[in-house]
Amino acid sequence: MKVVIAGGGTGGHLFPGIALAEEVVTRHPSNDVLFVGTARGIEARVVPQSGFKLELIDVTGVKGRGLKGLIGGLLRLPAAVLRCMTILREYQADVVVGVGGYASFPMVFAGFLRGMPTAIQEQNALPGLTNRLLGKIARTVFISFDEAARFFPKDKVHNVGNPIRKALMENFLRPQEPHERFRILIFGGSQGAHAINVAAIDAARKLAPMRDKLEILHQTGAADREFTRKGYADAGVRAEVVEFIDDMSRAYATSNLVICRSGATTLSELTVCKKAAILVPFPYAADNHQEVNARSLVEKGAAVMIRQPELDGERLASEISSLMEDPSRLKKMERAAGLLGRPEAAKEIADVCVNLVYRGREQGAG
Ligand SMILES: CC(=O)N[C@H]1[C@@H](OP(=O)(O)OP(=O)(O)OC[C@H]2O[C@@H](n3ccc(=O)[nH]c3=O)[C@H](O)[C@@H]2O)O[C@H](CO)[C@@H](O)[C@@H]1O
Repeated sequence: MKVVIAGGGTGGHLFPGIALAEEVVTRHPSNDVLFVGTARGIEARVVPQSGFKLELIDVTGVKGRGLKGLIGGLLRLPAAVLRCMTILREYQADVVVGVGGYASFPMVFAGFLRGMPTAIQEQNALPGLTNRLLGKIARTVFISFDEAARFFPKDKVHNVGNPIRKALMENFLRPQEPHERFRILIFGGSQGAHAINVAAIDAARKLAPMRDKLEILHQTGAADREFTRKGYADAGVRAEVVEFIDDMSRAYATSNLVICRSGATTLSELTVCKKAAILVPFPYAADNHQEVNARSLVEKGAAVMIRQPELDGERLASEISSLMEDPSRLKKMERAAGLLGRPEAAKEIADVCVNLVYRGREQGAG
């Protein structure tokens, strides 16, 4: 089976695609995956690093870019669709899966025009406009939250959860490594979060009396690394500060508490890795979907939410210290998170793709 996985831009769209690709290629030596993305997206770096093939297409977003951006984006679209049709023909793809992000639209549309099996994978509780549109033409829609089902035709929807990368799945099987200090993993989605960085440093100053019991791994994104590193050094709190964490498996495995945004892929990882979390939804995400995502964990007792307007060092430090001092509450949150985990998502999506391909071949033969 030859699978085209289209989309990316940010980690939240790309990493479920990588997880699906890992599942597809381990199933049979003749299986193959081709990623299609854009040069500006995270896929340009991560896909080759992960050992998969990548084709780049020229396409941009149309939403929130002003009139000029809208016209430019729309004008690029026909050429992008034609290019995608050529890629599908030359690669002899059997199925297209769109994971969201700019390349997803022209590729799923091209698959539809070629009459091939197509699917989209929506990570969020509230789907974006592009996936709502693609849901009308794709043969199958994979979702991860019940709330997303109402946006798509009922007979196409499979709620299987977000696929999680293999390294993280292995982490799920691995017992927590014992360590002396309370370890906090702080990250702001795939790009870092300034508001979290600022609040974390302020919280570190307030937590200084507990500094001997504390250890932090903090991903800042490109802009804030130096300022965050200095903030921890001034507060005297032990912290490893990095722009991006390549080994998220280790980062989760070695943490007692996670502080992060509530991007859908992150939340799926927290639940599969059974991690207690303090979630700070990104308030400017389309339709405030990160808060909707976060609520699904908070309502089940798996996480605490701090909305960004209420986020400051004081509040963050108080949530951290209350969790540090209450291991049984932390355990309960971990268990609640674990109950929400969907470790089979990649397998289930691959199964459905196999069915789509065989059904397509039978129809072609019949
Ligand atoms: C601002 C915005 O609209 N963000 C969206 C974007 O977020 P974003 O791309 O930030 O996505 P997520 O938080 O869902 O996922 C981040 C991914 O990056 C990985 N990671 C993160 C940091 C790091 O240093 N290393 C690393 O590998 C995480 O393990 C995870 O796999 O896509 C998500 C999935 O559609 C949406 O839910 C988010 O709302």
